[in-house]
Amino acid sequence: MSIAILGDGAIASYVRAHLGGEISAILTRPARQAGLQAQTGLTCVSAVSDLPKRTTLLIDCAGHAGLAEHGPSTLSRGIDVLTVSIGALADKSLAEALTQAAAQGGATVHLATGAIGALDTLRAAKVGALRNVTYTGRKPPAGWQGSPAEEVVDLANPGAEAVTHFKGTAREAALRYPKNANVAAAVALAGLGFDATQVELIADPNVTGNTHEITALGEFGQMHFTVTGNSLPDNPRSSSLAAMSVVAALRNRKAAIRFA
Ligand SMILES: NC(=O)C1=CN([C@@H]2O[C@H](COP(=O)(O)OP(=O)(O)OC[C@H]3O[C@@H](n4cnc5c(N)ncnc54)[C@H](OP(=O)(O)O)[C@@H]3O)[C@@H](O)[C@H]2O)C=CC1
Ligand SMILES: O=C([O-])CC(=O)C(=O)O
Repeated sequence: MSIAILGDGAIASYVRAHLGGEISAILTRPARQAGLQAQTGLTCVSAVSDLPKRTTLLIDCAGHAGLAEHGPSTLSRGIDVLTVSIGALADKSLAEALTQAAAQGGATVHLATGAIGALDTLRAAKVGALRNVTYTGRKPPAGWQGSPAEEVVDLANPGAEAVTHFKGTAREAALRYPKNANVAAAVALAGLGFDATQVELIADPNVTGNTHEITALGEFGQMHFTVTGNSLPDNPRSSSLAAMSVVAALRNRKAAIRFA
């Protein structure tokens, strides 16, 4: 299996550092290709068609725009995609394009569990009647920089109180907060779907970590899950667990005995 990675930001850097020699190529923007190749010694390309011929997996750590730009052409070439950009699937036309390209190439889109957990519980609970799923995301103000939270909260001078800056469905959250609500999308896809999953997003000056909370109720019983993640040093928006989940997914793919 030869692996390429899309993106060179906080998550991609962590993944490369922890997968050592397993990554053989980087898909990046044309302007960054030469510099990144000199810096990393890896094959750096800016088009899927230029990836090494033996590539079987592309790890997408580039966000929604990166997945939209490169996902369909990767899949139609028969290359699997492992993505953290799960919220991009809230865009129905992109989800359809990825589905068609995957069918054409005989490839699969694998969703990394990302910065949240308990998705296995939701997926199993969905087999029985699942009645109610809510997700609440709470980050320090700096974790919402560059998002629509800026229209509601002065993130540089947030005051003392936590502020809810979004309430709505997982689809709206994923589309409006492409860098912050991928976990909401993951909860939706594991459980009740984008339009029936309720989401609340909060900027809270009293917390230091990124807290993701799920409540669910159904025939299975009830669930309450919380994780407070440390952000990556290079990006206060992104939890280190998101990058760790990519490394874990790769390890799982290679294991003889693994979680389904
Ligand atoms: N599932 C989950 O739980 C989580 C998912 N995420 C998702 O992961 C994404 C990446 O996070 P993070 O690494 O922290 O973000 P960064 O901003 O640190 O890195 C993003 C990287 O992707 C590159 N990139 C963006 N668009 C393209 C493109 N079209 N082609 C090639 N490269 C591209 C950027 O390049 P450049 O600098 O040139 O723009 C940059 O190298 C987030 O935007 C978010 O959508 C994040 C956290 C958790
Ligand atoms: O990393 C996190 O804590 C969550 C995040 O940004 C996302 O879901 O996009």
